[in-house]
Amino acid sequence: MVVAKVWRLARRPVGTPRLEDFVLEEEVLPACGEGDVIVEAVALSVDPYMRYRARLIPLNSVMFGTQVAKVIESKNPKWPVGTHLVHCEGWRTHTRLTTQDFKDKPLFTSPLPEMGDLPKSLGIGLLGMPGNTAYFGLLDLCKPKAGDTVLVNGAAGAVGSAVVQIAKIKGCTVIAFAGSDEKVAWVKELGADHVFNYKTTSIGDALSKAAPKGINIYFDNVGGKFTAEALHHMADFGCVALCGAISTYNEERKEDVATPTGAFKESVLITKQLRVEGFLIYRWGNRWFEGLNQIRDWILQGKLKYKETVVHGFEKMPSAFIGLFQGENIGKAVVML
Ligand SMILES: NC(=O)C1=CN([C@@H]2O[C@H](COP(=O)(O)OP(=O)(O)OC[C@H]3O[C@@H](n4cnc5c(N)ncnc54)[C@H](OP(=O)(O)O)[C@@H]3O)[C@@H](O)[C@H]2O)C=CC1
Ligand SMILES: CCCCCC(=O)/C=C/[C@@H]1[C@@H](C/C=C\CCCC(=O)O)[C@@H](O)C[C@H]1O
Repeated sequence: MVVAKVWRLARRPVGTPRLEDFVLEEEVLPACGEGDVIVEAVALSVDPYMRYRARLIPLNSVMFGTQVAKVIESKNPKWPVGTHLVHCEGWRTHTRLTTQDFKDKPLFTSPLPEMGDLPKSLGIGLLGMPGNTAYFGLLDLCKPKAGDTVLVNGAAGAVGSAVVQIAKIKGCTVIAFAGSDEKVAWVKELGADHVFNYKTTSIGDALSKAAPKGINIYFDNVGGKFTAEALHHMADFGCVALCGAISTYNEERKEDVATPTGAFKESVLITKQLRVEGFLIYRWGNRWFEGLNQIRDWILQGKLKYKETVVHGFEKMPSAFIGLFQGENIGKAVVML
């Protein structure tokens, strides 16, 4: 019999999530039936979108999320004991996956890419959903050309740090923003041309100096006031890729009402004839391993670097998650068991 530890959403977070919004419980897993496996978590992801999901999932359900896990019991010849996979059954130490799970969620219940000597935790980071978010969000949606000026915020994070580097691989000039001097130093090491601490720098002044001819591509991870300012610095016919808006996730607002920060100014969008496109990475589910294979090649060629902010212990899931909103992570935030 396998007993899983799970984190459930005990209360709807109000503003920034708090530890008391989550409760740790145990769950006895049913034995494997034909085609089932039981997996043990190796590395669990905490991601900003979980704050958005916490508004939607039923109270007391297990928090949504992805993890790298190892098969410890198997009645499925495709998944023998000892193999590793990525699944999206959330904040739990052990999970029983059925053949239906593998059928229903092919994108988020998939084999761990061949890692070689790379850490398996990359399967929830650069060699997983965040990495592909940067890859497809920048290359497919924005189609950068050599010489383009690319603006990226959240630039020391899992997605942002990959966008910085992929934009440099494509010959772009990169303007990056992050929330501490330590992060600024790292993003400079990644090759960004202009890097600013948005907490101590006027965004408008920085962009006027760094992009006097305007920004061709804005890869937005933050939204809100940052975006309200950044739009004024776009070059005509520029592209805005709305990846995320983490500055707004903790705002309390009535559903379907614009956030108080009100990022979008139609007059600017129209007069600059901007293309603004929101996206979710599972748009590219049918090309998942195209992105991951290219990213792995770039890592092995030394063209893509990564950092992980690792905390140890399943009991740390809520604090690691909350830390995202305090900027505690550099690179991908990971909880290792
Ligand atoms: N569209 C899609 O399919 C996907 C979208 N996303 C989105 O991409 C963005 C980045 O995600 P991810 O890389 O996983 O997270 P990160 O690894 O970047 O971690 C979050 C970071 O956001 C920054 N941040 C937190 N609060 C604020 C704030 N109020 N204002 C500005 N910056 C803030 C912090 O860095 P700092 O110190 O710089 O403030 C923090 O470290 C998120 O908006 C996320 O929702 C992610 C995956 C898929
Ligand atoms: C306003 C929320 C923006 C979230 C951006 C982001 O980080 C998306 C991440 C997705 C995530 C799906 C989460 C929310 C999408 C809303 C629709 C839904 O499916 O509930 C997860 O599936 C991995 C990333 O693709």
